[in-house]
Amino acid sequence: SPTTEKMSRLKILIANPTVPQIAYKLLADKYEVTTSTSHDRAAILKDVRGVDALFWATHNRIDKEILDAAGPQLKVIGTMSVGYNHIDLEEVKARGIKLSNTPNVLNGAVADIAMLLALAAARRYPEGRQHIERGTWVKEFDTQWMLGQDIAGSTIGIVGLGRIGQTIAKRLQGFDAHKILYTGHKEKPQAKDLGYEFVNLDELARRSDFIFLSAPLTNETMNMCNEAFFAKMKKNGILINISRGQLVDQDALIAALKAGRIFAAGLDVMIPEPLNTDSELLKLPNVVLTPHIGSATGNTRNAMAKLTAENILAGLAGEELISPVPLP
Ligand SMILES: O=C(O)[C@H](O)CO
Repeated sequence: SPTTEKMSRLKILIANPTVPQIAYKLLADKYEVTTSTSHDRAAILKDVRGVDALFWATHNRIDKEILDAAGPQLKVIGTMSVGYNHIDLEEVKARGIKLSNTPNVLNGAVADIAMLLALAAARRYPEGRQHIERGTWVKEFDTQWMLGQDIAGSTIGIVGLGRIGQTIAKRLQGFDAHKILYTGHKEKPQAKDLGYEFVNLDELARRSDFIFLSAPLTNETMNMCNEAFFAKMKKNGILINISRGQLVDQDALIAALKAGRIFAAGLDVMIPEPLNTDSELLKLPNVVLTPHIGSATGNTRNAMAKLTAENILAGLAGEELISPVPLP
């Protein structure tokens, strides 16, 4: 039919050769799909010319340069990530392009990494492992050796009680946390029902034993954990960041950890990524690091790829996106 013929001429670029196969299958069924040879910016700039839809799966910026290289026919962009701070939303909006992200499908995997970091930081995992490796494991039963912190009975502070923040809170309740505080734009009725307390950032810093950062990176959240914030935290306080490194003034965090101002930190995100191998963060025994792998499980990455492809299909068909990014 003429419709099929027209559809089949629309082009899609999958701008990363490592994207799960399911995405290619879904898209190539209806459209002409190219996969870029690499997810380097230079390769994408070449491959993106003339495409109608763009499947994005890198932390490279989507900006005027990329959009210009693609051309005015570009209609839909799907980013295979929940975060979209790497995208110039104003440029996207000005061109009438539809944009989707991948909320919800990664909540569990990211909340799991948050728990891994919280438990490892609270129980001094890097330090304990070092003692084993270095032969400094205290042989006698010293009742005061390697003491950590309990989650049970603790006060939790969640910065950004969105989809991921709520999933973290649920897991912490399973660990018998005593109280859940949260901060954000406004109080959430469903959180009130669960007994979570809405507080401002200062109060959250002062009262929490564990602080989880699960807010997106925006102008408002950039550097929100700075020297003043760490000065307010409890001495036994633990900071967990699964969002974006830029929420934290990393030098101020390092200073607070070194001075024993706070107990520990667990970071899945940091500055820069990849982290410099000579970073101070790697030298501190009270820092747990994972290399931005919050959503890195097979099932979750498949679900993210599928959702991105489905959004692109909806967008190209002129339908509502399943998970649109709100444009400014
Ligand atoms: O935003 C996300 O989904 C993760 O950080 C991976 O990009």
